[in-house]
Amino acid sequence: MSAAGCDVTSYGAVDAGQPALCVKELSKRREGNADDGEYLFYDVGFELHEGEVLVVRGPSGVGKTTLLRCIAQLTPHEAGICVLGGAGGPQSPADMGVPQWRADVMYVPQRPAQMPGSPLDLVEHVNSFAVQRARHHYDPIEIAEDWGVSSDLWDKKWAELSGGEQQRIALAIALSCEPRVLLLDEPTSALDPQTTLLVEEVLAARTCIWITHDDAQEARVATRSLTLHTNATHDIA
Ligand SMILES: Nc1ncnc2c1ncn2[C@@H]1O[C@H](COP(=O)(O)OP(=O)(O)OP(=O)(O)O)[C@@H](O)[C@H]1O
Repeated sequence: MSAAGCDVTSYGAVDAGQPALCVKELSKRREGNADDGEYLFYDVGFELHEGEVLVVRGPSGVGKTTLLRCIAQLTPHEAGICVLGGAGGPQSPADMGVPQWRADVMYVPQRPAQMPGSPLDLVEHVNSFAVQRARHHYDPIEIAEDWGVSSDLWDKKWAELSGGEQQRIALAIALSCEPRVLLLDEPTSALDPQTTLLVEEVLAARTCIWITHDDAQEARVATRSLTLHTNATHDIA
């Protein structure tokens, strides 16, 4: 089933307003495999409540990024549904439309793609989307300044910024859009330990799914953990 084909009525366990995000029976085959091909992950399911941080662990190549991209509706999956809770009742990507879903459940890549232009160009581009025009935005420059990023960097080309500057700026832009759930792909991998703690302080108050390879970071931020294994099984604790 494609993400757009998720049937919210089949997910009877979701109560209006709670939990923030439900993922049920999400399955994805390895790229290029036919329908009977090997699974990357199978039957992944969890509920994420407001303010929870679900840390995703697992060896390189096991499918962590792909899982987040499936939840964000950036990569199609074979089966399963994702549903957001809220005052208006549970809503699937099909109910709210994929652009709105991606604004509410925002994937932040480990490194921003090498885009032409500057971070300010990206802010302008994001703000031009119809779904973003209707939302309240915080100032991403202020958010990043708290993490030691000078405002002078925002009109430089992405390619002229260090990995850590790119990472903090991309995170600040995502946070400024106030998504309901953040999908974070190793968000501090390019940062020094002190800056990592500053970023964790801000992010850990959010509803997040957070990929990390760092045991100490998991201990600091996780309220729950999902471990993917190479045989497509998983544990959730
Ligand atoms: N759209 C896709 N569909 C199916 N498989 C994919 C897709 N994109 C990537 N893959 C494959 O899925 C596997 C897992 O990749 P992924 O990037 O999700 O792993 P990861 O656990 O995040 O790895 P790392 O820790 O190294 O970042 C890789 O073999 C990759 O080639």
